[in-house]
Amino acid sequence: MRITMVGTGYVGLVTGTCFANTGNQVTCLDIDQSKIEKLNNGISPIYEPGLDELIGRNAKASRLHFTTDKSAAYKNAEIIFIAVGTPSGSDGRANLQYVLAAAQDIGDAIEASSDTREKIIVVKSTVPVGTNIKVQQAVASRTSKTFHMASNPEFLKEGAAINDFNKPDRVVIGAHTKYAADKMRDLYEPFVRQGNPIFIMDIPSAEMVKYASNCMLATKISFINEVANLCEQYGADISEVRRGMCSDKRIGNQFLYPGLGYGGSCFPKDVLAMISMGQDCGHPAELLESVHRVNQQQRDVFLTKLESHFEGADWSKLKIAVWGIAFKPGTDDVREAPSITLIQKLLEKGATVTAYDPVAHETAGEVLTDSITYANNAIEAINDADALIVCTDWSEFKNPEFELMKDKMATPVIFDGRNVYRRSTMREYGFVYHSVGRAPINEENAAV
Ligand SMILES: NC(=O)c1ccc[n+]([C@@H]2O[C@H](COP(=O)([O-])OP(=O)(O)OC[C@H]3O[C@@H](n4cnc5c(N)ncnc54)[C@H](O)[C@@H]3O)[C@@H](O)[C@H]2O)c1
Ligand SMILES: O=c1ccn([C@@H]2O[C@H](COP(=O)(O)OP(=O)(O)O[C@H]3O[C@H](CO)[C@@H](O)[C@H](O)[C@H]3O)[C@@H](O)[C@H]2O)c(=O)[nH]1
Repeated sequence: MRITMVGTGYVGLVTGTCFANTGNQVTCLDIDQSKIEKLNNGISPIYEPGLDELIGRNAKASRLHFTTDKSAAYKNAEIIFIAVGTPSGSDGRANLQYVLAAAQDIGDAIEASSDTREKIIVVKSTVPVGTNIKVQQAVASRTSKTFHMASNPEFLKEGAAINDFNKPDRVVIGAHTKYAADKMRDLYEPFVRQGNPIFIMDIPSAEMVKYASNCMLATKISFINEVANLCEQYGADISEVRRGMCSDKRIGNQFLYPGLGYGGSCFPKDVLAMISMGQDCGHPAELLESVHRVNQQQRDVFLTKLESHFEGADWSKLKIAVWGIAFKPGTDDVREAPSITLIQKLLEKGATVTAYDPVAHETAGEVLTDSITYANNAIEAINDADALIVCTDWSEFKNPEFELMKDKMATPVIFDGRNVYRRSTMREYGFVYHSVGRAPINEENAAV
């Protein structure tokens, strides 16, 4: 099939490349000239494990193309995917300006094209229920030719995007014509060979599946963070509580790791968008309002631990090391990363911050305008540090040389925002240790 992918970001690039890899002719279109230039020079603009190699292989086989030329991109497309961003507006509502601008471009291209094949316009971006109708209207305002609409929300996770796309738990397709449903089913057939389902449903339901799924996962995270905070107050250990809870199959063990709260480009904005959907129809989403609030507070809860530890200290003399800037391991994405909020607060207090992330220094530099130092490796970052904060649970932070760390640091203090380390190990090596939902190890209880 001939596919055009509009938007070459984390979703569009992975999706387009994986469709090319099953033999389709894919053109990825973006308005960002620098992204397309990089891609045409064989460089991926994002870090995603395995993506560079897959792009290279499919581009070489002339199945995957990158362009900023709209008319060329749309000319012969049978299926046009809209995969542009839908960031939160200032009121929390999903900002649809990029989706609707793309829809108008598509309408113009369909009108100008002499290609008589029927076209399907698929909204892959995460959009509030009712958006497909707005897209349909925006396209129809530019062309009198007929076209089909479909909704096809995406569930991939950054850092595991290729595997998630190639082996999805499910594919969700919203379509109102048999032509669109059949074509979309054919397109996804190679990805559901292991019996994973394709669900074909009405468009509003497909749009809602995406928000409901992300909000459910975000709810689990806020729930476990709330329990973790209570554990600290009552002397329980969230790691033990988690083990005890999660062995109940009805509860399960995924997305119940406590930490600094969820970040990234999806959960925060999608929870806000769902809250707005509730407000707009007069049914406030009270549970989700709490999920959001708990998530925002979680970073402050952690910062309070630092403030208590350094109470009375002169912050301008403190050197703080940060391990991990990306919002999760396996990606260079720092959108809504808890590390960014924490670093900004430390800088406001006057501390000197040295950070290390395996891949996210460049993306962090675009957001953190205040000066921090980026270290070349994890050990360099902690040199002479008064404390280390672990913000992202990258594998390389899991088994560091603790003896060496103690030698390098000015004082052996770790604030572990991801519960990466065992308390017993921290006690063995003599660290002052603060984590999430577990009692701290400090001077008073170090020998217990
Ligand atoms: N990032 C994820 O893991 C993920 C997963 C599932 C769903 N989603 C959803 O997918 C959508 C895209 O997310 P993303 O993270 O890939 O966004 P992104 O910001 O990484 O990429 C969006 C791209 O669209 C381009 N663009 C904007 N307007 C355009 C236009 N008119 N024509 C061509 N290109 C245009 C931008 O230049 C940018 O490169 C969002 O709705 C998001 O919620 C994201
Ligand atoms: O037990 C957990 C699991 C995750 N997180 C945090 O939650 C955030 C999101 O993590 P994850 O879901 O792994 O990453 P995303 O790439 O944002 O993926 C989510 O958002 C995408 C965009 O909508 C969806 O497609 C995916 O299905 C959905 O998992 C990160 O900050 C994680 O650190 C926790 O704090 N505890």
